Amino acid sequence: MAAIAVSEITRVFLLDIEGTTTPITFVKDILFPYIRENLEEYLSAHWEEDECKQDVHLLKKQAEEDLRQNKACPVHAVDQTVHTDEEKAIREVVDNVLWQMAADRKSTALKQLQGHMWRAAYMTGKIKGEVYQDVVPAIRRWRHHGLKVYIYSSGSVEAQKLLFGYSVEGDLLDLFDGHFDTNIGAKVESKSYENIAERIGCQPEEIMFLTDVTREAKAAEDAGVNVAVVVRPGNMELNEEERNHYRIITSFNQLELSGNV
Ligand SMILES: CSCCC(=O)C(=O)COP(=O)(O)O
Ligand SMILES: [Mg+2]
Repeated sequence: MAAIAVSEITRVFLLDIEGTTTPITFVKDILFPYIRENLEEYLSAHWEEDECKQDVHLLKKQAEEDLRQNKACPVHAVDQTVHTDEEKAIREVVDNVLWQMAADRKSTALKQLQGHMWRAAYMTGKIKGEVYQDVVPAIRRWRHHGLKVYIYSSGSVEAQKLLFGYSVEGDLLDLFDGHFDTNIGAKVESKSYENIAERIGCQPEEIMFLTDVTREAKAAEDAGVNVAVVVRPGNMELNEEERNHYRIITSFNQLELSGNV
């Protein structure tokens, strides 16, 4: 397990979740099936509540945007106001959400609804957030050295806080200085990393971003952020060019600090 030197100017670790702190299988085999299995019942139970109305409104806006961009989705779907038949309207939202999930879309609208649905599952102990065993000790070490640690995930900030707040290792929220989701911008866009640096109050070069997705790594790199690509069991395979280009780790323990902060 080769050590990777973390640049001396690094002040901040920015961490992806799925495939980096947390197994992809937790998201694909536990979180996402929970949504598919409970979606219709959840919408029926909460349809008249403000939070649910806002979620449906956001989905409708996203569907309109998809229509403008000619994406082949069930877009006629999610207008709460034009349907008198509530069951039909709910069915159409279900179709839209399932379509987005089948395409593994990271839209803010989808992620917001998912976060709200997972809340009850975490709070009742039905679901506990999984975290790789090297993650918590490494973050504690970094914090001990005075580094700041932030999360940047496509999952909504609320969903992130649930995952770490109700984790298999207990409440881990104290480990983080803050959370970012796609409200700051998409993870595959360079500008998002500039926005994050500005929000934290540091230079992009002072951030080290850990992710399993090379499109995200490239966007961060283009913004001047340091990156390492995380290879975990079940993550997407890297091609030869990616393996040659990126610093690669299989565990956070490989990251070696020297003289940081
Ligand atoms: C943190 S909530 C569950 C994960 C999720 O919905 C997701 O899209 C994960 O994306 P990431 O950016 O963490 O790879
Ligand atoms: Mg990821």
